[in-house]
Amino acid sequence: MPTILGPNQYGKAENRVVKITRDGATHHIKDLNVSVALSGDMAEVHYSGSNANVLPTDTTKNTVYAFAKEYGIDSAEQFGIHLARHFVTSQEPIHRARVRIEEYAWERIETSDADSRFVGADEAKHSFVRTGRETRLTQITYDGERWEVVSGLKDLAVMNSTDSEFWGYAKDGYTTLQEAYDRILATQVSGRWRFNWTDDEQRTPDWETSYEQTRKHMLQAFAETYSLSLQQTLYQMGARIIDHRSEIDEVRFSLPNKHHFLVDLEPFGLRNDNEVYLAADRPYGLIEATVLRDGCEARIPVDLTNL
Ligand SMILES: O=c1[nH]c(=O)c2[nH]c(=O)[nH]c2[nH]1
Repeated sequence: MPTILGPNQYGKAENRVVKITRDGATHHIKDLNVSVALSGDMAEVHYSGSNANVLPTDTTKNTVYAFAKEYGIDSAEQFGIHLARHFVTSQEPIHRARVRIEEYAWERIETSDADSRFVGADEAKHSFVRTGRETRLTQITYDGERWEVVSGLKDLAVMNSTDSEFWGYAKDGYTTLQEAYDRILATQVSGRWRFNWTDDEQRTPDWETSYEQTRKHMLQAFAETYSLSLQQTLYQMGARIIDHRSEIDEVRFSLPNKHHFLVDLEPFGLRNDNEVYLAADRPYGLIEATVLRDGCEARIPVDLTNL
């Protein structure tokens, strides 16, 4: 049976790089997990084992660390763009690079003492605590002509303890769900947003500001939407981002509906006045949708676990 090689890519995954920038005694941290996937003229290594076109994955790893020193890490996006450009433009057989980065947030430890080791009165200059915040994400893809920058986040847990209803839904013989006029709405946001950035237009956003503002608009929309369904809330979250951030054309969310069930306390002679809930972990409703700037194309993959 003749066979041929299908799609393939290779590179070093999960390069953990921590970059300390020393501004005198005040230090700054960037903590990234960088995965590089390269593709191009790689048939021969699969067919015959000739490694002539193969830049070793070990070199890919070394480049990540060397670039952290040589160019610094202003933002995950800028760092990923730099790496992707390097692999595609420096190695003729490499036609496409995809760089995925996760970023973990650290914040300064607050201190009670004011002395020279501290920034201001109460922030340590070189002592940090990893925040319980979400994981920030970015993916940069470059094929020598086109760039695609998709950033986002995962594991951002949010809850509204009121202003959420769910009723008026379709019912059939298997429907048992009671209509809810005041329920908890909770989810763990996984979101991705695609930038309209291209290298030639010199319209490069400040990636750090863009992330903080996008996150802020998303959270404000979650908090401020009186929700009739998680679907409606999702749309508002996406629309708020598109309305406020001109650098973003597409937003996709995957939102697990983290169900909170009122516990029946009647057997104990107690009235549960919307106070005591069982937080169920599974199964969960899974609400997923893309919100687009009018006229733009949906390009973020439907399944966010693939991004
Ligand atoms: O916001 C919701 N959307 C649904 O589609 C749904 N389905 C369900 O059982 N509960 C909910 N809640």
